[in-house]
Amino acid sequence: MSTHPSRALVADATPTPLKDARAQLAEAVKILGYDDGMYDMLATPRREVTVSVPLRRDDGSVELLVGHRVQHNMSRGPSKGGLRYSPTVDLDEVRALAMWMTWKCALVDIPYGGAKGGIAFDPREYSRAEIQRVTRRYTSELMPILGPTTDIPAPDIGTDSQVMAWMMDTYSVNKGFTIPGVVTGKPTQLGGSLGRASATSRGVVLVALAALRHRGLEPERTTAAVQGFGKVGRDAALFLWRAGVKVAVISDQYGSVQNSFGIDVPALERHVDESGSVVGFPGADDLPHRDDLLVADVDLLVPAAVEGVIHAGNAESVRASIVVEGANGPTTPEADRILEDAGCLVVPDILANAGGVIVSYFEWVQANQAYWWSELDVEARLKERMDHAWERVLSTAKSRDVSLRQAATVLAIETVATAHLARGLYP
Ligand SMILES: NC(=O)C1=CN([C@@H]2O[C@H](COP(=O)(O)OP(=O)(O)OC[C@H]3O[C@@H](n4cnc5c(N)ncnc54)[C@H](OP(=O)(O)O)[C@@H]3O)[C@@H](O)[C@H]2O)C=CC1
Ligand SMILES: O=C(O)CCC(=O)C(=O)O
Repeated sequence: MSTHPSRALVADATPTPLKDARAQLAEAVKILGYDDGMYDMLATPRREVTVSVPLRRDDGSVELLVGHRVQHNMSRGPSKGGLRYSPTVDLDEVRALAMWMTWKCALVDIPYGGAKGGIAFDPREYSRAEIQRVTRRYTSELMPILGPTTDIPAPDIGTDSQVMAWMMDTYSVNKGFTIPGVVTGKPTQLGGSLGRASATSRGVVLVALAALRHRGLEPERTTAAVQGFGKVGRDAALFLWRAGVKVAVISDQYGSVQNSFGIDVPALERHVDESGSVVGFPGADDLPHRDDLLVADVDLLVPAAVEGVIHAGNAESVRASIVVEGANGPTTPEADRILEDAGCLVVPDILANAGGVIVSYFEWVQANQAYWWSELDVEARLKERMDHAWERVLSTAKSRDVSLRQAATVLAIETVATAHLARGLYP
């Protein structure tokens, strides 16, 4: 038995996003009958860059931040994936997120590999000017590996369209001309796509409604809990509310609020815009503990915050019969098994939250052609791809008698492996 480091990680029991990602890969490689060499190749990023990001703070002091960019795979096209600003960022987390990007792009058949980036700091503790300086320095450090045909960042936790605008500007100024295709999720004035800001949430809710139909549940008779009220969770809650679902529990980093008759989501949005948190919303009760949301008595649970929140220690207490993963990696492999045994349908991240990268792809296509689509066009094309991906994963799960996650991962990995074989990289 080879002692390749990627396999040693799977053997160690403490969950981390990278171990979870590699365990999912190992399971899919086994189902597909691929050998250890293929596993090692797919478990290992093609390129990783760690950079120092010195920051002059507004008070004149200097602080040294650390950033990463991991390009997991480029067999099907340029690597693609978000940029995260969060204190939890480390190289292993970025590696896991980059691998999931490869599978996601392959599953929904967009011509990209996977990448992810991150800087370990909490942007809420820094001024806008400081965040701009961090972003520009990070982009300058990564100039040699970024580009519209090589690696294309987008927003993730703690970043937004403004951060993308600074990245695009820094990259373009260095190259000497404007290159909108180097990032996606930009402001529309700079070539961002209509519909990108809400695309991930729109995709999450399209598959959530498909999953409800699959289980014979009508939206108007369904209750939901949404974890996270950021770029993904907020619009996911809003679109569920618009579809008639009673969104009974919503959380952010500071706590959870509950109203069993259904939260008025637009009113909660106004409260968050004024106060900065869902906590203290007059139209709901604050729950004693933030993570009570995960075990709330609802039909549908949408984790849309961070990794590893549904784990071996709480999965048995999850009462939802459908989990739709808005976040990347919210469910550990142990929790997956517990939920499956309990009859809970888990719609995996690489399918459920693919709407964001699908519309990023549309944005890149529009930027490259310098021709802009209407919002209706973007939404119709997004729906077509999400519906198709859902049907394909569902029918593969049935024909192979596996979970939706296994089906999605198998389909994605087969697509990536086939690309490698066709290129002759792995004869
Ligand atoms: N943005 C995108 O297009 C895509 C994002 N994703 C994934 O979706 C997830 C969310 O990303 P995004 O919405 O962009 O990030 P944001 O930074 O916009 O929002 C994150 C949200 O999660 C909340 N949060 C953080 N930790 C917890 C916790 N432990 N419990 C409850 N809430 C928590 C934050 O609270 P607070 O508001 O208090 O800070 C915030 O509301 C990530 O896993 C990301 O990788 C996946 C595909 C695309
Ligand atoms: O839009 C993109 O390119 C990537 C979004 C992202 O980071 C993700 O899907 O996890």
